[in-house]
Amino acid sequence: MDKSPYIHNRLRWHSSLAKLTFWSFMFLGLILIFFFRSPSSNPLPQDPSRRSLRTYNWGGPAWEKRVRSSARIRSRNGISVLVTGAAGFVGTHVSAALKRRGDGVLGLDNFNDYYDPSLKRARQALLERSGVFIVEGDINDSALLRKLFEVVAFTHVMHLAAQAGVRYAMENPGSYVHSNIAGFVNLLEVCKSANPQPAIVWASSSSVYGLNTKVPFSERDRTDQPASLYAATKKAGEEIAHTYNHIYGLSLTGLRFFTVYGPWGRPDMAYFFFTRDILKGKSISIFEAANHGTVARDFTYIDDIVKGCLAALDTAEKSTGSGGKKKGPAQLRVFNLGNTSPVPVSDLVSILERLLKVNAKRNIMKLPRNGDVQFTHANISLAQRELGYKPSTDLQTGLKKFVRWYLSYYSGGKKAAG
Ligand SMILES: O=C(O)[C@H]1O[C@H](OP(=O)(O)OP(=O)(O)OC[C@H]2O[C@@H](n3ccc(=O)[nH]c3=O)[C@H](O)[C@@H]2O)[C@H](O)[C@@H](O)[C@@H]1O
Repeated sequence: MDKSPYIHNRLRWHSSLAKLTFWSFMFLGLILIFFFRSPSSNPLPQDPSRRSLRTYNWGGPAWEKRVRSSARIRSRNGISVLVTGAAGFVGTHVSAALKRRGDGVLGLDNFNDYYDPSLKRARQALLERSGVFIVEGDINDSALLRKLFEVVAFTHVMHLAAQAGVRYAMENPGSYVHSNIAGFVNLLEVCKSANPQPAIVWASSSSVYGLNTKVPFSERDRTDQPASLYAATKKAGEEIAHTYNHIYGLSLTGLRFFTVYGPWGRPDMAYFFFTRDILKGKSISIFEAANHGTVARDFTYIDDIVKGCLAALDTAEKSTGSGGKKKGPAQLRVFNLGNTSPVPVSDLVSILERLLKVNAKRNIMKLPRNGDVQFTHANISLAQRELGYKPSTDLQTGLKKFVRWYLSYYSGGKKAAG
């Protein structure tokens, strides 16, 4: 049977329509598969740099009341301080010390799991007992920060929230950029627009001295050869501080901490996990430099650091800008807060052995090329002159206090040291 051209054309048309529909569905299917498998659509990403992007509950009259009450000044000439990273090691000690003096203190912390969050919760409980409320949130959350400044006219910000640790930067570089750079800029953006602008004191690091060999390290020395991304982000912070001081008149003081240790410390630091591993009978790695060179740190006890932080807050001049506009030059400072007596890591281990009454299983290793520098040593004459800073705790005494705390905190195996 002959097909008419009309029927022939219709058949062709139908078959192309079927093909078009088929390929459209295939295409749509591929897009959907791609969309659902793409990491950006995953609400619970595995990348720890995004841990803190989870949402937090804040706001409401009861919450605002707690914020106001925690930040209320209770002494003459007191200050009201927003402490970021308040559930951290230094943050907890500084918050408690400010509260004891009668200053208003409000904490902010994202309680991330870089190390055992239950230790952060225990520090939070400690602060709560002394009347310090820690708001759960991230320094990258502008809406939250603006809200806090709306509720309280903070005179000062003690900015201690950061991604710490030198070696972890090779595992998770994004978290350093997220907290130490993006988070810091976000905080400064909110501070510059606040009215009145607060004075800001923040944690830099001894690691900015990087591969320098001239000792002791002075604030005047070069800081352009960092050995880790961590150090590079702290150095970036110092430059960012300069910019916000220059453009907006924010009063900014950076404190270069030297290997801070003590009770309620950080489990990712060597003195802490050496203690845990020595007690467990596990071997510990002690780094040494080329040709059996000594690796040493200017270990600084937490109470000395707290005194330095409070002195920095007390001597901070007011920011000069308002409503995002600079009115005149403002204070910009950087100080070393160290102990001025470096101790070899192997001596640190010997002290721990004596205090714990257990011999360590020492595994001497070549200093890995993962961000560690061979030694640190602070020149503190500037902090001595301007802040009256005078560290008074030697490593032996400080570790004794740490070990006493450690044994009581982890006593009876009730809590397992991370
Ligand atoms: O001073 C600072 O700015 C820095 O101090 C510490 O960094 P670090 O001095 O490297 O402290 P630890 O990680 O506790 O290391 C202490 C010493 O033990 C050594 N170490 C570390 C780990 C290990 O397994 N074995 C070992 O011998 C390190 O090389 C270093 O000399 C903190 O972790 C940083 O957050 C801080 O910014």
